[in-house]
Amino acid sequence: MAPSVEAAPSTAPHVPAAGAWGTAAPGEPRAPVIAIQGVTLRYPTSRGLLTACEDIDIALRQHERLVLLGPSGCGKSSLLAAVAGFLRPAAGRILVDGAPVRRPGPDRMMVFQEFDQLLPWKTVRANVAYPLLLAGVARDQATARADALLAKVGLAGFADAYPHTLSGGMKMRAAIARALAAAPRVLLMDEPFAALDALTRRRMQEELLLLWREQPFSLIFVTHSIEEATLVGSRVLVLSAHPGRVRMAVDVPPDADPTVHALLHERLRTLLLPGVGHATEEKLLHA
Ligand SMILES: Nc1ncnc2c1ncn2[C@@H]1O[C@H](COP(=O)(O)OP(=O)(O)OP(=O)(O)O)[C@@H](O)[C@H]1O
Repeated sequence: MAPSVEAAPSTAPHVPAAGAWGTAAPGEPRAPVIAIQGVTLRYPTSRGLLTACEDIDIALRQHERLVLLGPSGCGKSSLLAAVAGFLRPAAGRILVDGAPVRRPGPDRMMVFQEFDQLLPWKTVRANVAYPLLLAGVARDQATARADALLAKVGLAGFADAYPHTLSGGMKMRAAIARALAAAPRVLLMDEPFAALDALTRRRMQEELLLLWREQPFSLIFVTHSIEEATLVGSRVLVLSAHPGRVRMAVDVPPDADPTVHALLHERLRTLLLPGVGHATEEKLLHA
């Protein structure tokens, strides 16, 4: 459970210990890393307030890979934006390690679908080192860490290249390296692989899991793809259609074989069918 006393905002630069991606320091609360409590998100529009999602409760545990899956417009991206600090909840609150989110911070790094999320006038190495320099890390340390990250994502030979010379998959690898360089408490990924061709997408999913296995981090990952959800996630939250509410959580066993994945896909597909109500969910829960 989240602490009831609100701690100071967690926006201070979080300078990572080498190799520590999103791990809690000794004495830090172990769980949840992110607590989304009774959150409703609304946008002002010309026709009044539009509710993107409603009364959302999510607790992200340390090193969990949480996938948000739901129909278009159910508020998945809005939820990520709120966790990142770009959008203030109309109701409820979002805590990082018990401290309320008030603004964006390096403890919550975001990776988007767009290929052009790197700074085009900086080399790949400078892009990856940039958040560390912003956090006050010395240049030589930041460069060393950037190089280590680039090696991990297979871009060691492209550190001096400029983003426009990279393929879509390479740009995505660089964006992931940049996000992980700052050792965020949570990595937020908004359909990161949706614009890639099928083969590259599959490779990127595997590579993300390899990175996680090598050095676990806490992840919230948004996708439309059921297959991607069970491959990437350790837990899949299914949201209902607009305005989104959490419909069900499905755990993915770490050692799930193709048969288990196929069963999970079937269950998730049923849950995502329009018009599936709570009675059906109850049946599915007890199936
Ligand atoms: N800046 C905005 N102003 C007004 N309405 C918005 C804004 N951003 C999103 N919305 C609306 O909020 C709702 C949720 O949008 P959001 O993008 O969060 O959903 P989503 O589940 O991520 O959708 P998709 O899967 O299609 O990306 C939608 O009805 C959308 O039109």
